Amino acid sequence: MSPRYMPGFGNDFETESLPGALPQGRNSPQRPAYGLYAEQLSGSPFTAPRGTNERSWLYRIRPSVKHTGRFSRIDMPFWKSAPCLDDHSLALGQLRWDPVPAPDGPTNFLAGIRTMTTAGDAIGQVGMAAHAYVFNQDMVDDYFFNADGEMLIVPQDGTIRIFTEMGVIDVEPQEIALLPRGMMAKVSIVEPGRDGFARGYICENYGAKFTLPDRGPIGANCLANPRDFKTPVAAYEDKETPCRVTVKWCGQFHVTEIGHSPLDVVAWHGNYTPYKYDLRTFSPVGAILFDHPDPSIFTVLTAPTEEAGTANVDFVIFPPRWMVAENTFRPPWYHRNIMSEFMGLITGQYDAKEKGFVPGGMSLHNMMLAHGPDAPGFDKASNAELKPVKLENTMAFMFETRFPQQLTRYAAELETLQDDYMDCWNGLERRFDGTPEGRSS
Ligand SMILES: O=C(O)Cc1cc(O)ccc1O
Ligand SMILES: [Fe+2]
Repeated sequence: MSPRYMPGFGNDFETESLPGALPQGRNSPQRPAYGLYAEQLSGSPFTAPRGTNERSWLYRIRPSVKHTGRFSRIDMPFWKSAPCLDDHSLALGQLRWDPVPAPDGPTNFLAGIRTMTTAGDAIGQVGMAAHAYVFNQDMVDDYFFNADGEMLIVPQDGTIRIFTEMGVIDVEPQEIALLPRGMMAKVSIVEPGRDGFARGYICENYGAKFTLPDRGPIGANCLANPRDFKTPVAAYEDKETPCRVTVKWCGQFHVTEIGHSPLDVVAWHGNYTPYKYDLRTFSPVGAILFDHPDPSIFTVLTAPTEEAGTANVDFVIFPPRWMVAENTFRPPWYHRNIMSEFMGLITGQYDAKEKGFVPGGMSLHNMMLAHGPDAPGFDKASNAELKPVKLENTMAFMFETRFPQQLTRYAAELETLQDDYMDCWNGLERRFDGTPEGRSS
């Protein structure tokens, strides 16, 4: 059965899967209906200002203290946390990868997470990590929560189901899902990708929560509209089988065994919730006469820092759109940036790269490292007839952070790292010859 959702971003939602399970007019009655336990989950300090204060009240079969027991440390060799200054020998440079290889044998979502870069400091609650995921096995009696940050999940191939404490989210390529910090969940496959694996990307955000960017002079509409964010209705498992809970906490992993499912929330209300969003509902705003705006115009979600306008991480997309600018070099300009750009391609082709950036692939253009269109892309855009053109069949994204991104050893040694990426700019010849026209290429 398809999950059901409620529209809105950051609303005060309420939902119950049994009639009367949700107390009205109070949070903590002496004896909640159905013998449920009342519990608060806080996503912000109790005293956060009203605009950023987030908490939900959960009414559950057992309180969460029963969902963990004694912990033992385990190793998750591919999931790294910042700071992770791995000593590997790769020199500084612009980097690009083909999709990560599928693992051998059955692998679930947690074991299928491969960290590509880390930035900031997970314990200091600043920065982020960029991961790829590739898995082929459902989490059945396996559950997890991540205390280190929220997880923005970007499927690239295959549809996955995220069964969270607060309800079920199905998410397919061109949609994203957000799992809040600390929220219990398990992940399974609804429809595998082309090679039998579910694939995608994750931004693990250690900092302040993702929120909608202000629109400034754009006004009250366009970009990501709040009603297109969908939060699941309450759903629960009532299951008494041996279960395993994995916890990511300060960059370390711990497991605990319990005798029942921790996804036992029958009703809830509040504004600290998971959600999904369809990137195809993003209404892009762009240049309608000339020039190429900064990519921030395509920000879907931003995780701010205390410094105004300086994001811990922005989630930016490059969706299908009309290109109409006159007398303009229409693809991204050549540039260097104080922020660090990790990119992925969900489908199609990206307009700055004619070749080599493939769906499921990744690129990293780190702090102040120059980049821009490859030579064939430059040639094409410099000579194109500038009639209105629709960029179709494309969906790229960027995790852009104020912190330099450190490569993991896994990423540096990955067999799909393209050692010839920098050659994509080889054909950019000198065109200056002292005449106003320049040398034509
Ligand atoms: O580097 C990239 O391809 C991402 C990007 C796109 C764009 O349109 C402007 C700047 C930018 O960093
Ligand atoms: Fe860039």
